[in-house]
Amino acid sequence: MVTFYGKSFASRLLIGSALYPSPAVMQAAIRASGAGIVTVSLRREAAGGKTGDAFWNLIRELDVAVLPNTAGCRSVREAVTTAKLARELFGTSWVKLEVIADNDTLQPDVVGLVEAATILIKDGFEVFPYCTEDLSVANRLVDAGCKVVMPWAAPIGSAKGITNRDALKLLRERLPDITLVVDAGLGAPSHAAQALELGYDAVLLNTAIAKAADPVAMANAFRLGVEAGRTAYEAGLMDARDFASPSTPVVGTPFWHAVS
Ligand SMILES: CC(=O)[C@@H](O)[C@H](O)COP(=O)(O)O
Repeated sequence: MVTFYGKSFASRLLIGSALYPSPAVMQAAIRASGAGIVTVSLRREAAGGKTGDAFWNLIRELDVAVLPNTAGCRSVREAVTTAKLARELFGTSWVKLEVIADNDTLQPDVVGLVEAATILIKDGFEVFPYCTEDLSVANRLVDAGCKVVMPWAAPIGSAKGITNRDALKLLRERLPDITLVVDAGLGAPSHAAQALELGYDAVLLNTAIAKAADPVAMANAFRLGVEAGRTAYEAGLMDARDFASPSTPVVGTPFWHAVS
């Protein structure tokens, strides 16, 4: 089980609700992923009248926790306003906080992010901040009151996978009590498995499933990848080493210790 702000979930996969070829495929893919948390853009939900209502009904039918996000917000003010609207609309104090700095890379504005998180937490929000893998930024977010921190693997929608493994590893080591989620840029189930193998509590992804040739099958593959990564982490991965060590003994027993 993984816990977010006191609520426990069996699945360690959080999934996005955008870019699917059809509403039916979106529902089937989310179900196949096993995710218990779905992130929803306020802009899409509020996009207008019947479209917004129909989309919201589809999400409701899934019986999952909703994590509204501030996707597309480019300033602290815009993100805070969007979070407040989302709280009204979705009836939750959870918010996935995005403050975007750059149109090409969709890189988070980490200064604005800390500022917006501080404002929202003081107002009673439980914030899931989308950030870079920088330790000092993560520390600032924790100091502001974030119990969850979500560093990127790579830019949103890039499918590159984990580009700075050492920095993500350091975050895990330095923030043992924080729920850490790798969010954005994952392209394959093996990328998700790597995040879980590093000890990350969960992953959040959207594009790699929604844009797959078969999103439902890919959602299932990511579910398995996440389960494999977590199982490996709990099993205790051996450390990599710079020298060879024969795995087949030439003499003696095939076991690592002698049987008396
Ligand atoms: C849905 C959502 O919140 C995205 O902004 C998220 O960051 C996932 O990124 P990918 O689409 O790269 O998986």
